[in-house]
Amino acid sequence: MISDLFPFSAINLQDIRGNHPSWLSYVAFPFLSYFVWRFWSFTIRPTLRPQELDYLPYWVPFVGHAVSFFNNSNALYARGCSYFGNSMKPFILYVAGEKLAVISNPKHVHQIYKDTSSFSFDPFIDTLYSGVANVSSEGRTALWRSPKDGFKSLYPNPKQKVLVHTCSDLVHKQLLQPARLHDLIGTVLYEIERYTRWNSFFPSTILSSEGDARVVSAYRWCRDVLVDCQTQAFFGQYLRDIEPNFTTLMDAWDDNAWMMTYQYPPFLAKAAIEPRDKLIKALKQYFDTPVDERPTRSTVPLINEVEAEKKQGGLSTEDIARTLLMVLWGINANAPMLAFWMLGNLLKQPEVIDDIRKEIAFAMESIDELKDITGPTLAEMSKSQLIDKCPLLNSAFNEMTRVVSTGSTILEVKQPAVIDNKVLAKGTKVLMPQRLAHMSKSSFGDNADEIDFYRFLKDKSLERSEDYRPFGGGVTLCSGRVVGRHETLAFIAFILWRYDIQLVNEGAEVLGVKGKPFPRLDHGKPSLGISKQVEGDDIILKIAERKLR
Ligand code: HEM
Repeated sequence: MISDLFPFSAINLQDIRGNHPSWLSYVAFPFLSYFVWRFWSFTIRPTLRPQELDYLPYWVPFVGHAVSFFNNSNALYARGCSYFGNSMKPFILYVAGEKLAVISNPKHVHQIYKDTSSFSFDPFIDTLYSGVANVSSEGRTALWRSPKDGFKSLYPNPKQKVLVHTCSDLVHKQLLQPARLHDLIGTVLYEIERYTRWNSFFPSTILSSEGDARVVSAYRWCRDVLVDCQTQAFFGQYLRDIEPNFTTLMDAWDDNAWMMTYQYPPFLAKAAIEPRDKLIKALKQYFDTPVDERPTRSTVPLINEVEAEKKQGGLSTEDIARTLLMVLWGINANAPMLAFWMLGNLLKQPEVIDDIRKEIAFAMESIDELKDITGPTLAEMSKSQLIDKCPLLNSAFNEMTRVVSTGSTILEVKQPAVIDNKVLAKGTKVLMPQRLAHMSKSSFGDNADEIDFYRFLKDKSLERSEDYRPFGGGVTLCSGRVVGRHETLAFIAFILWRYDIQLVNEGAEVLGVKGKPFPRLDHGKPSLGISKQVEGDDIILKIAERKLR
């Protein structure tokens, strides 16, 4: 019966004598139902005691399912917002049968970040380890054991933390404790300084060369230098010796990892599984070699400490390799992409590059004059000059993070919590996307959708805006935000200082390499923060050494 399919529609309207109503009722009934629903949902219900959050009319779950076809939080969010006119009200979507509360109002986001007893990131760490890294079930049990289950940390553990959390404390110690952070910055910058020299380019960066000119892929330049230098800083040369293609494998994994997060069957996810398994093999070989027998070691203690803590917690070297790949993926994902977008967009505004070159001249000339370049000197120079005395460079960094951040914080409700007078039920997943907040005209002005590299220079308070959160917040606030800024700024400063760089635009050809259209942000895949470009997009550059004197 057609009326069974449409139980609430006008088709069901028959009076008790079986007479069909007039045509007017067919038109009036849906309208009437709509207004009753609106009156109930938006006028009466909000005045009652907090209800479970559910703002959407009955047809939205169907749309939600259809939209989930795109499998993309940004697309979902954009559609949700177009429905609500971006009302800043939380709303629920159903994605693959799961409830997802989308939160955009900065006040609600702030409230959720602070409420660590109601919202947890742990279910996602677990999903990452099980569904993406494929950690063994014994390994997963070990990762979530607390002292009362028999876990004994190598460090004092008064809060009775589980192994996952004692390891993330070690990450925070490395990335936030001033002395350790200074060492790390020095180690990474030492590598970046070296690998941005003309004679030290990674071969994979160069597409063509002749005489004094080279044509390079901007994407590979940023990736090769920043991923390699950071991995090198954490693991030392030995990992590079085991797997010389570590950077390209990491890139292939990063490009295709979404196949794992969307739980594609293995035969469809080969492009992700193959690089992942090669990386795990290399990491396993690294951890299978006793620390004292590794020919070269890392200069920062983080990896050795996490390795020892995980061994102590009962993890096999294979599971240590699997979990550390996830850490390495997270810490390498954002700085190279940020450098890529920053370089490409700066090249479209050469007058900004001129201003930046003037600003960095003192720091760069001082480094050029050094007889012996060391990590600590570079860390000091970066702090006192690039960070403290180059406001335009920093404004450009902030503006770029504002415009190209497409990540979302995703948490799970541990215990019912009230947001905007609505109850979020236990188990609901909460999604807080960055991009819409970053495009807010009320916070960033009418030209919020344009790139203005001077924006954060003109208004210093923007960096503290509630709508500006390129590093997430709460328990997942990026602990690499300081080192990330140092390494991105140093990379950009070195290459702008050392090279004349020209965009090879679409339609042009230099040294046999064709230019490409400017890359597009990839809204179709999940993002760990800074957006990737649509696969295959790139910025082709012609470079030559600058004549400085
Ligand atoms: C410079 C560009 C960077 C940006 C824009 C960035 C952005 C982010 C964002 C948005 C998150 C939070 C994700 C969420 O809420 O779920 C995050 C988390 C994290 N990031 Fe970054 N990140 C950057 C660089 C780095 C670097 C260089 C490192 C390490 C060397 C790093 C280490 C981490 C870690 C460990 C987390 C997990 C949260 C924590 O426990 O600290 N990030 N990052």
